[in-house]
Amino acid sequence: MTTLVGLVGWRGMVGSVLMERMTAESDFDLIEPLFFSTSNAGGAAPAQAKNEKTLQNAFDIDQLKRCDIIITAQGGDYTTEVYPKLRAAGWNGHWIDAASTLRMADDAVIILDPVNRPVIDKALASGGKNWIGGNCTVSCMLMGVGALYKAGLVEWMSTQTYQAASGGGAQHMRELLTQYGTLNASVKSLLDDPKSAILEIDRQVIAKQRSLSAEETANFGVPLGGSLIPWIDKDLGNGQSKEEWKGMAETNKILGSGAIPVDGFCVRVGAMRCHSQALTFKLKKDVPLADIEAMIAADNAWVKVVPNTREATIRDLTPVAVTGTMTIPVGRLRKLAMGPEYLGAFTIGDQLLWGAAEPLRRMLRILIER
Ligand SMILES: NC(=O)C1=CN([C@@H]2O[C@H](COP(=O)(O)OP(=O)(O)OC[C@H]3O[C@@H](n4cnc5c(N)ncnc54)[C@H](OP(=O)(O)O)[C@@H]3O)[C@@H](O)[C@H]2O)C=CC1
Ligand SMILES: N[C@@H](CC(=O)OP(=O)(O)O)C(=O)O
Repeated sequence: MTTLVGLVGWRGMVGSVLMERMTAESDFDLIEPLFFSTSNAGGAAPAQAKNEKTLQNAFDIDQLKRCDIIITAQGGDYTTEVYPKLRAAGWNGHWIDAASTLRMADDAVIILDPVNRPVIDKALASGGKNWIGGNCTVSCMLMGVGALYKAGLVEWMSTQTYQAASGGGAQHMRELLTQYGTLNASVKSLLDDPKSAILEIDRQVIAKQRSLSAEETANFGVPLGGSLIPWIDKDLGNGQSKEEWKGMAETNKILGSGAIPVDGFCVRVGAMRCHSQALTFKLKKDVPLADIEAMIAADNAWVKVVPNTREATIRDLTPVAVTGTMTIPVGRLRKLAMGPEYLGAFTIGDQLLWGAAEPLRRMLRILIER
């Protein structure tokens, strides 16, 4: 019998990337999809629908209960509202979720199978049913440098992130681009004149940035175009942002490891949908750089070691090069001045692919192919 898979959140930004990937990988050939909506129940399901061509109400527990597997990218509020009711109603299916709500629950596994397939398999063997996608920054980082953790080489790691607007959602991407446009328009005539003074352009740009309306900064709260914001997610009250807290909590949970210290600063920058990170490792021992490069390169099919040269770096290690691809480049690999156990690296990932959608569809495949 074909597995009935409920899809919730399929038309959102993460959901649309998920649909594209599932279509590209022919996942729909293996399942009977049942599409849900929070806003358009009774409407037409997307082209991937087979027998069930009408959108179901995403709050209808009886319809949800029909599914063997539910995969949701609808968001944390939806999970908070629906998941407990569904389990309370006796549903015993598999719940695959992009939202962070259930991530740290004892009965949930953070899924990133190229990195933690043994953790997933162990949970499956003991009846696990909750499979939650990790934080995008953490997932992209581990896809790149997971080999060092698997080899037990990491004493600690510090991260400095450069996170894209997409991490906040579609409206944040629009706001960033609108701000860039506004800034450009404010100095267009000066830019068109090659003899105009750059400091006058700069003066007018900063004046415009500082006078953007509340509407023009509604999503980020402050200007991001031509600036950066060194705080992402909630304030935990101890000097750390929630995004920074996730670095250590989720890395260790994904790996099923002890408490390897991971900490640093998470910064929003004016990139569109790729999260970049500069990493500093303290390794447990001095390992030759060539061995480290080989280890990272051999870890999975998507990681790519970028030679630590200017030419290769500016060509292959940028959000522009990586966006829309499954490749996770790792470059700038070098031993740091602090000593031979200190390793520097820089890595980038498309936060809507490996950072959100891809681990979900891969978990679906694991479930239906076992
Ligand atoms: N953005 C990110 O980087 C990441 C997000 N996540 C998780 O995924 C969740 C969803 O994020 P994201 O995809 O960015 O959210 P979106 O806002 O793009 O989509 C969420 C839902 O909003 C509804 N919606 C309302 N208006 C529109 C519209 N004009 N176009 C499309 N959908 C619309 C849809 O529900 P309906 O069809 O029922 O109306 C859709 O499923 C997040 O809350 C988070 O939990 C996880 C990792 C990364
Ligand atoms: N917080 C991430 C995006 C995200 O959705 O993260 P999480 O899945 O951990 O809530 C960012 O803003 O870049």
